[in-house]
Amino acid sequence: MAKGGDSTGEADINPNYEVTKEQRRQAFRAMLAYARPHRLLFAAVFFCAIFAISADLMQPLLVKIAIDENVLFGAHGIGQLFLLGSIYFVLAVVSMIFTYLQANLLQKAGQSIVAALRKDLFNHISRQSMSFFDRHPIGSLVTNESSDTETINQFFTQVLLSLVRDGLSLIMIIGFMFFLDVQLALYCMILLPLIAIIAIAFRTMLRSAYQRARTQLSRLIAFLAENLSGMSLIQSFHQEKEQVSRFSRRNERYLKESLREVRATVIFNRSFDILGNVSVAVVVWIGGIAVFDQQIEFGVLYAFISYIRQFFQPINQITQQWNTLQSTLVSVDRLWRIFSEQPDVRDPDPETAQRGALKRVKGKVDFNRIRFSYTDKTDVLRDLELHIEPGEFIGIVGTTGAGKSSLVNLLTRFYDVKRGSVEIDGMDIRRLPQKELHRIVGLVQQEPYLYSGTIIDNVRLFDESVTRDAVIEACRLVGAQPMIERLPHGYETRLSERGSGLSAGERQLISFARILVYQPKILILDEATANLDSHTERLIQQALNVVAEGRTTLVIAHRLSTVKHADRIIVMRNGRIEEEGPHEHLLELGGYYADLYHHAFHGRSAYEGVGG
Ligand SMILES: Nc1ncnc2c1ncn2[C@@H]1O[C@H](COP(=O)(O)OP(=O)(O)OP(=O)(O)O)[C@@H](O)[C@H]1O
Repeated sequence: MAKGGDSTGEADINPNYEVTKEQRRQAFRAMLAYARPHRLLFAAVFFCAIFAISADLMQPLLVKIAIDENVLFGAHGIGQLFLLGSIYFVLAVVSMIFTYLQANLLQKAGQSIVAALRKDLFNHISRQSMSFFDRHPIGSLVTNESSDTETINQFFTQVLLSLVRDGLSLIMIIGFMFFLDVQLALYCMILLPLIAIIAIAFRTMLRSAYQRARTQLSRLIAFLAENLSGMSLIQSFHQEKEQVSRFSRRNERYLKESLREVRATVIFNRSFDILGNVSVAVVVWIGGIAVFDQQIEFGVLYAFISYIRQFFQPINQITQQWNTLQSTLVSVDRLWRIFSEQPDVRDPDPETAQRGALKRVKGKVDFNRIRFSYTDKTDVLRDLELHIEPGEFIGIVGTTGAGKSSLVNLLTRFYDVKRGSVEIDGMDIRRLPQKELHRIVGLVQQEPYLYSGTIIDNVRLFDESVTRDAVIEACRLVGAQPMIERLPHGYETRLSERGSGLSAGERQLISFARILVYQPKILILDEATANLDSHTERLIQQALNVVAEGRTTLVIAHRLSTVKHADRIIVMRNGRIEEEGPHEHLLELGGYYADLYHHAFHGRSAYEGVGG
């Protein structure tokens, strides 16, 4: 059986792996392609931002007019002051409305982009071959689907917004300053190099603090994902304390790095505040002298002070997006790596594909001198030759790691052979569309996977075209009906994730019913290794006889009793077929199978040396 998903995932989700500039550019381009369908929305956001900012920035100008033309000289009287006040109020309302619209439209665009991205990613992952899941631990794929896509949402809703809104504000503030007084504006521009120096100095610090925190978070998530799925094992070995302390260590490392990151951000922000206050003081000083010398009006000084205060806000906002931009780069890289993976097992070219096999297939199976390995290093199956007639019942036995699951995995094309071929009715399975192949070959896994949903949903795998009656009939035939009727809501009982409310035997019965619903011509059964009580074992055996009827059946047996009556038993050892034949014949041979059999039935467990 495939043994993927057991690494910690740290290597995979560590954001520090190398990515070339060209790869990053391609990845970014691919991501921006998701924004293209929403360009009208982005254009609307842009205009809303212009209106909102203009309304905001006009307010100090109004106050300047009020001070210079009314308050100081008493000209135009109360009437104009009232008018200016009203315009001020209208501008505030306009700014609020456009800011609201801008935020809404942007969220709509961002969320739509991410919804599309998530869907494509899920679709892409579901099309991958099993080797993909060997390489990518589940924890890291969950991170890809959830937080990486969310980070990209933040890129569109925060980083892009900030670049547009704050960039525009900055340009407009500078414009207004020069409009009011060129000399004072030039003095203020001296600040720009200072700001640049602070930003560059902190950039490196923030980036490394950010990356360290993110690496620790990824490790924490991977650890959590792995432990939650293996909780029963942890509890049965009483490893809770050890795992809690390992978790605490990771948690503390993450806490430490996050605090460091927060400290760096706070220092950075406060430096900007200090710079802002010093600038105000300088403007008051230089501007105050200019007012005394009557070179500028007092209102101009007031407006300048307002603008210089506002000047730092957008700069601060833009630089604060640095972290989000960093995480976007990491997320884009990771998503791009996943998107650029192609399934190892692919469908045949439409011209060479064998179609329509489903209707006429009889169920003959040939493994022709196959060689197979998961990694290129060691062969798991070597020059294996096996020919199975339609309707034959084949038992596969052998020690653990002998290659039994690997052999049947080749028939479902979870993996492809490295050499030789697997044929069904004389057709190389690589020439069959996978959709058709999976209707021809049905699989009941060692631990049948059940989804959260009703019993009905689980038998028909959410396929509405299969009627409720067909599901009930299938359950009746495999003998699952009494067990289902005992459940609180019968066929409508909702199973929890992985069917944890059912016993191993009950889960197997449900997966047998699936087989009857889908009627594959070839059936593979990886027998559960769990100890079943004799009643359940009998139920399973009867159900197996029902589903095997009229099908070519391959059963990986961990209990020799399951395959004692098989037409032929294949005994595997070290990736090869050691012996084959019916039970009696193999016993007479007095070889490896006979040894296994005697071990199993003379005081020792039937599993030992036989399969699990
Ligand atoms: N996904 C995988 N990646 C790498 N090696 C694997 C993978 N799955 C199995 N192997 C290796 O291939 C060999 C054959 O494994 P396989 O699962 O086919 O044996 P098996 O006879 O079915 O054993 P068991 O009865 O324990 O399930 C073993 O050495 C195993 O470690």
